[in-house]
Amino acid sequence: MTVHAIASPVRHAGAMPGAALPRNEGMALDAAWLSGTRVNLSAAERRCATLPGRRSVKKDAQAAWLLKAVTCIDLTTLSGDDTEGRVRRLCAKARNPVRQDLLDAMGMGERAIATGAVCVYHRFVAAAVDALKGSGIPVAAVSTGFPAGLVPHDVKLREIEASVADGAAEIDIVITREHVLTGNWQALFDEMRDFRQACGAAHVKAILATGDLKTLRNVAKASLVCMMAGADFIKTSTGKEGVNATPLVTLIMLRQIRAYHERTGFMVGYKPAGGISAAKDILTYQFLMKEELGRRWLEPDLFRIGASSLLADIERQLEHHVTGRYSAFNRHAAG
Ligand SMILES: O=C[C@H](O)COP(=O)(O)O
Repeated sequence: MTVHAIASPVRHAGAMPGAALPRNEGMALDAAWLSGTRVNLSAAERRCATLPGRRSVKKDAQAAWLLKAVTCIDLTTLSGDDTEGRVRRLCAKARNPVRQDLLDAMGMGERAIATGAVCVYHRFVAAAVDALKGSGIPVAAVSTGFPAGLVPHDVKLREIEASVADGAAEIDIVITREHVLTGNWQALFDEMRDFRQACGAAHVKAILATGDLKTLRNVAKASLVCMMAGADFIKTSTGKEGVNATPLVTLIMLRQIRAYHERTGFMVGYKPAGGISAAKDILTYQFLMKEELGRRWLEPDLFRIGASSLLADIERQLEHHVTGRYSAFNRHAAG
């Protein structure tokens, strides 16, 4: 069987290919745009309800989509009991996320497939950078008092700078939810601008923590403000909120990315994160990306998936695709 990658070629993971796309420079805060932002909830729900069955792909096509998803995973460990040893094992998995015999069987043995990034707390950035040396796989650091984001502003900036100094190429910041809940868009814009500046050349992903924002209208406005302030990516969740990534919230955020692109010409990336652990679920997100934003947004410089356990299920599905059998989860220990 031969799987034709839906991307050609499958990009070896590496720093965001900034050369290909101009970075989002942001714009002035546009209050009129924000106040005119509305969400049609029933239309959005209807749109999402059509997704699961309608566009299911099977067999070789499904394997190709799943392999593509692997290259977009920010392989993550964000636990209180993380250790350097765990992070180094995760980095080894990021270099070789799919077993070679499975890739060979799919005719993909020659492709250099790796995950999009490895995502860790600041403490482990230096170890991850060391473990990934020579691979081109970037290290992403969660920052700014992740997950609650309630440490002092200057401490947040120092945390960003420390992770960049240790070699993080991507910084996943958390916004101050209170700014959204009180409608203080100027404060959200200002903090996001500061975060972007502290990141320097490192790309910044703005985690909205959508499960904390109460309304989809707030999600839409927070998405716009973060993009206006220069976010390279907008990301749903920390993985620690009561509700994390969902197709509905994804639809709302993608529509803002589309509107921002139409207005400014900048292409901002999207990262669903938290609770995404089943291969079939990631197909839904990929279809949404393609249908709402277009084919270009399926590449790792514009699409990342924040997940700690998705890779194990993708590998399991690929094994089933190749052998016709499912293996136990404990055969795919990492990721
Ligand atoms: O950003 C990534 C998330 O924290 C991962 O969440 P998860 O452990 O539910 O996959």
